[in-house]
Amino acid sequence: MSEVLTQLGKILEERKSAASDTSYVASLHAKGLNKILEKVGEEAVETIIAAKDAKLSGDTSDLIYETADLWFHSLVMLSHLGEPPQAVLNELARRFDMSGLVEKESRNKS
Ligand SMILES: N=c1c2ncn([C@@H]3O[C@H](COP(=O)(O)OP(=O)(O)OP(=O)(O)O)[C@@H](O)[C@H]3O)c2ncn1[C@@H]1O[C@H](COP(=O)(O)O)[C@@H](O)[C@H]1O
Repeated sequence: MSEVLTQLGKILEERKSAASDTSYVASLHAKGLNKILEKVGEEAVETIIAAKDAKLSGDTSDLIYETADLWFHSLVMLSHLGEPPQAVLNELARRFDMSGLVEKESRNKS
C-alpha cells in the first residue's frame, strides 16, 4: 500500500516545479496555501456526506472516491509545506504500540 504513497509523493515533489497550465498540482501550489486548505476542507465535507449516504444506501463507492480526493489534497497540503507522505506513515508507525486511550491519558497528565 505504501508503494502507492511513495510513488504519489515523488510525483507531487516533481509537480512543485511544473507549469500551472499543464499540472493541477502545480496550479494549486501557484494559488497558495489558502486555496489548498479550501480544497482540503471541501473534500472533508464531501467525504462526511458520502459516509452518511453510504450508511443509508450500503453503497460505499462515492465514499471511497471522496476519501481518495481528501487524502490526495491532504498530501498536496503537506507537500506545499515541505513534508512527504512518509512523514505521516512514520507517525502512524510510531503509534502502533500505543493504545489511543493510553496516549490520551498521558496527554491529560502533562
Ligand atoms: N490523485 C490525483 C487527484 N485526485 C483528484 N484530483 C483532482 O482534484 C480535483 C478535485 O477537485 P474538484 O472535484 O473540486 O474539481 P474542480 O471543480 O475542478 O476543482 P476547483 O476548480 O474547485 O479547484 C479534480 O481536478 C481532480 O482531477 C487529482 N489530481 C491529480 N492526482 C494525482 O496527481 C498527479 C499529478 O497531477 P497533475 O499535477 O494534474 O499532473 C496525477 O498523476 C495523479 O496521480
